[in-house]
Order: sequence, then structure tokens, then C-alpha cells
Amino acid sequence: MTVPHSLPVERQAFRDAMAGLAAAVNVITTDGPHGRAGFTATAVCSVTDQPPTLLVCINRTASVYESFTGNGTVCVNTLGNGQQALSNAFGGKTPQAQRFEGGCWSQGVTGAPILEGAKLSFDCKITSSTSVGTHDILVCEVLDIRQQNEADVLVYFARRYHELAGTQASA
Ligand SMILES: NC(=O)C1=CN([C@@H]2O[C@H](COP(=O)(O)OP(=O)(O)OC[C@H]3O[C@@H](n4cnc5c(N)ncnc54)[C@H](O)[C@@H]3O)[C@@H](O)[C@H]2O)C=CC1
Ligand SMILES: Cc1cc2nc3c(=O)[nH]c(=O)nc-3n(C[C@H](O)[C@H](O)[C@H](O)COP(=O)(O)O)c2cc1C
Repeated sequence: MTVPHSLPVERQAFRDAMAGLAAAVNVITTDGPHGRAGFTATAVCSVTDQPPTLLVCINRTASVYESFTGNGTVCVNTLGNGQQALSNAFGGKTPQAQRFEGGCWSQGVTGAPILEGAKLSFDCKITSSTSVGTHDILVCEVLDIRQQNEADVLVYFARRYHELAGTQASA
């Protein structure tokens, strides 16, 4: 197969295009010997249901990177309407302890912090990872799920937050 020749896509052009891809907003957490840590991520996606697996992309320059790879666990907490402040707190620059002050947390099977009031929480162990450019793709096997009935969701689109009205999650 011949791949058509084209100019390389500039970084800014890629970001501008990606800004048009709507995505759920998640606070990704971990805890263990390498410390409690969390960051905001939209780069989260389902991989397979056998075994139940999702992926999370994390920038290797993030201050939280060593905590995640060292602990080998993640909890993906999907945010709902009115949780923009949490997303901003976990979205960079804020010290780790201060990020966690904005929510109530419990622990499940992996020990990663579960956000009370999250619309969904996927408690996972990292089974493998692959480096691509600046990021690592963390492949995460889901060991437990918590789900709220009222499934309103916070969406990140065109560089700002949008609230999607509630509906029954299991409908
Ligand atoms: N995948 C990632 O690492 C993402 C990082 N961010 C970070 O949040 C901040 C604000 O982002 P925006 O307001 O959306 O404006 P922006 O212009 O920095 O990004 C627009 C879109 O491009 C993508 N993107 C941004 N940075 C990226 C990166 N380093 N690697 C891969 N994809 C990336 C995301 O889909 C993002 O929504 C920036 O510092 C950005 O780096 C935001 C979304 C995803
Ligand atoms: C809406 C939003 C989405 C983000 N998505 C991702 C993502 O998918 N992957 C990622 O590595 N960083 C993402 N970031 C940036 C991280 O949250 C940020 O770099 C992280 O909190 C680490 O920051 P620190 O190095 O200051 O601790 C996102 C930020 C925002 C505000």
C-alpha cells in the first residue's frame, strides 16, 4: 500500500484539531509505597472487556509520573456536573496534598483513592505500559467498579468544560 506523501502535522495544528474531540474528564489517582498522587486526564479509553481493560495516557514529565508507575495502581474517577474545581486542582501546578483537599476519598481493592461523588470509579492495576512520544500508555485491568445512578457527566470540549444533563446510567 502506498502512503500518500504529505507535510508533517505541526504540534499546534494537532492540538487545535484535538480540541474538537469531546472527552469525559477524569481524576486519576494512585496510592502505595511511591506515594499518593493524582492528575486530571481526558486521554482515557476502553480497550477490551475480556479482561476488562482501559487505558490512560500520562505525560512522562508530569510530577506524578513516578508515583503511578511505582505503585502500579490507578483509580479512574469520572467527574460529573459541578466538579470543574476538582479537575482544575488536579490539572497541574497545585501541590499534591492540596489537590486532595477538594474531595472526600475512600479506598477499594487496590488502595488507590476513590472519589466520593464521582460518577464512575474504575479501580485498576497497571498490567503493562508503552511509551509513545512524550507519553506512556498505561494499560489498566479493572478490578472493581463503582457507579452512580445519576450519570450526568462533565465534558471537556473546545478548551472548556460543558455539563451534560443527567440520565439513568444503566438505561
Ligand atoms: N493528553 C494530554 O496530555 C492532555 C493535556 N492537556 C493539558 O492541559 C492544558 C490545557 O489544554 P487545552 O485547554 O485542551 O488546550 P491545548 O491547546 O493545550 O490542547 C488541546 C487538545 O490537544 C490535546 N493535547 C494537549 N496537550 C497534549 C499533549 N501534551 N499530548 C497529547 N495531546 C495533547 C488534548 O486533546 C487537548 O484537549 C495543556 O497544558 C495541555 O497540555 C489537556 C488535555 C489532554
Ligand atoms: C482537562 C485536562 C485534561 C488533561 N488530560 C491529560 C491527559 O490525558 N494526560 C496527561 O498526561 N495530562 C493531562 N492533563 C494535564 C495533567 O492533568 C497535568 O499535567 C498533571 O496534573 C500533572 O501536572 P504537574 O506536573 O504540575 O503535577 C490534562 C489537564 C487538563 C486540565
